[in-house]
Amino acid sequence: MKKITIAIDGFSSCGKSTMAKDLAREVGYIYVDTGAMYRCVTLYALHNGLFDKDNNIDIAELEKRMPQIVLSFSLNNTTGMPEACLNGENVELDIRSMEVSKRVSHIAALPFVRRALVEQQRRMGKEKGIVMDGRDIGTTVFPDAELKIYVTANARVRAQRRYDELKAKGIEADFESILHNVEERDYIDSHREVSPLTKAADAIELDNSRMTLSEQKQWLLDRFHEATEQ
Ligand SMILES: Nc1ncnc2c1ncn2[C@@H]1O[C@H](COP(=O)(O)OP(=O)(O)O)[C@@H](O)[C@H]1O
Ligand SMILES: Nc1ccn([C@@H]2O[C@H](COP(=O)(O)OP(=O)(O)O)[C@@H](O)[C@H]2O)c(=O)n1
Repeated sequence: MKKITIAIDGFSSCGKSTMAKDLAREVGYIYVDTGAMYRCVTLYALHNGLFDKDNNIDIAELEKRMPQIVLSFSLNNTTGMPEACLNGENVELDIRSMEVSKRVSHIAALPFVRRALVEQQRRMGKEKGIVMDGRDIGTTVFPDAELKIYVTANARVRAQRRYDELKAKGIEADFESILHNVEERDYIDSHREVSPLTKAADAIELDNSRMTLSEQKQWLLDRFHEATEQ
């Protein structure tokens, strides 16, 4: 069967990566979490003192250092899922912290950061057979993707899902701060100048507020079969 490119975009914490991972596993495609890449650059900036005490970014220094920021994914043999590495170090857990979540949308709005990461993402998807999730995959990274999904869900539902996830991982979490962060990121991501989050004209929209994990998995699998049978 011919391999296609699948782009899954949408708001923060609505289940994009869960759906993308489930589908990739089911159909034997590569899965790429592009949010993890923006989170890694943010973690690098945090670890290297590129934010001042008011959270302003040293943009000139970050731009100079971009070529030194090497992002990769390594396979977790237990889960079978790729985990984010920053300059060779596995940072999968660190990049999910609120410290990173609070700053990532500001980093992701910088044009030189987007240019560098989009280039890497296009390289990763060159052979097709890929499920990539993010904010600009169907609009900018792969505008010709054969299957594009745009996911939404009620903000409180999304914040609750993220809260439950952080708790389960043993990461300190507070529902109101998560809700605030989810809404703030949605706003910044949808209003930035370069590749703002928006539904591609040919994307299929899914509101999964009231869907179970298995219902949304099946829904996506059905869309995949429709797209590959054409
Ligand atoms: N339909 C659903 N019902 C309940 N929880 C869900 C559903 N979809 C995803 N989740 C959970 O919500 C959290 C956020 O999902 P995730 O896939 O990381 O979102 P995104 O990639 O959009 O940020 C995860 O803990 C995931 O297990
Ligand atoms: N393709 C992408 C993916 C993420 N991002 C940025 O990276 C942030 C983190 O993405 P994410 O997918 O990990 O976010 P969650 O919804 O999983 O919390 C987003 O809020 C965006 O600011 C982006 O700008 N473009």
